[in-house]
Amino acid sequence: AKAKAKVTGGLTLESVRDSLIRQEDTIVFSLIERARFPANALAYDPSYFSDPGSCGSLVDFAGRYENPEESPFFPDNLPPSQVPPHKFPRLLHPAGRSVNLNKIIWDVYFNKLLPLFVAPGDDGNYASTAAHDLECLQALSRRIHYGKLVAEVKFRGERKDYEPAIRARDKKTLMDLLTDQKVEEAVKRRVAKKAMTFGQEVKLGNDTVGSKGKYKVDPDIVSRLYGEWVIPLTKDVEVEYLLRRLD
Ligand SMILES: C=C(O[C@@H]1C=C(C(=O)O)C=C[C@H]1O)C(=O)O
Repeated sequence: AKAKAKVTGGLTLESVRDSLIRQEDTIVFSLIERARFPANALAYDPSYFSDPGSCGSLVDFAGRYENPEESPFFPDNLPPSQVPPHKFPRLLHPAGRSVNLNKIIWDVYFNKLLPLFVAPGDDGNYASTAAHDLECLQALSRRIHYGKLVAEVKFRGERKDYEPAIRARDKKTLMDLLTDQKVEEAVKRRVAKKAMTFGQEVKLGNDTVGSKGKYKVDPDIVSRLYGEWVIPLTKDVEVEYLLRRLD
């Protein structure tokens, strides 16, 4: 697929990608913050945090009122918004706005990602652990659902190519059209570099001994999280959005 920065209602593929690049900082920092704590499996154990009148584990409970504005993890229990709506959703096609992969993101985060970047063990710090998990989840969710905006820009720029594939419900062709392998490779390399930069021990003077190769979160793991889950899920959001684009 072409990666031309066509102007579409003031939006360009370039400006959307700039936002994704900036969001990498938030994601890498949130992973670093969570990695300060070990696995703390009890934080996710519903029987350990049984509270009469509530159900679910600490993260389920916390997630119920610490809702992200963008794509809620618990859409049925949303408190009223305290802030005026962000202008981002108005750029989207109405039928595609509701695409929400948070159930999958939630499962992938706890079952696949988390075990890769936290140490095993338990330090009892369950409330902080759950709070940092939610920060990671919200940052990841925002990034992945940004795929809607990416898809909208691509659709407007290459409508002739996308329309037949959307009408044919042809996910494979849509996936091929929206995929840009070179950009994906650059993303994976850049997040690894950010993990090295943000996650290094910063020392004063010329005391550099022992800091080499020791990062707060493993750069290769961060790259892998992106390559295996974050990017594929972003593309799933793009495809789901496009399938609704002509509704
Ligand atoms: C988000 C985009 O669409 C796809 C997904 C990418 C990603 O998740 O980083 C990168 C390139 C594309 O394959 C994009 O083109 O920028």
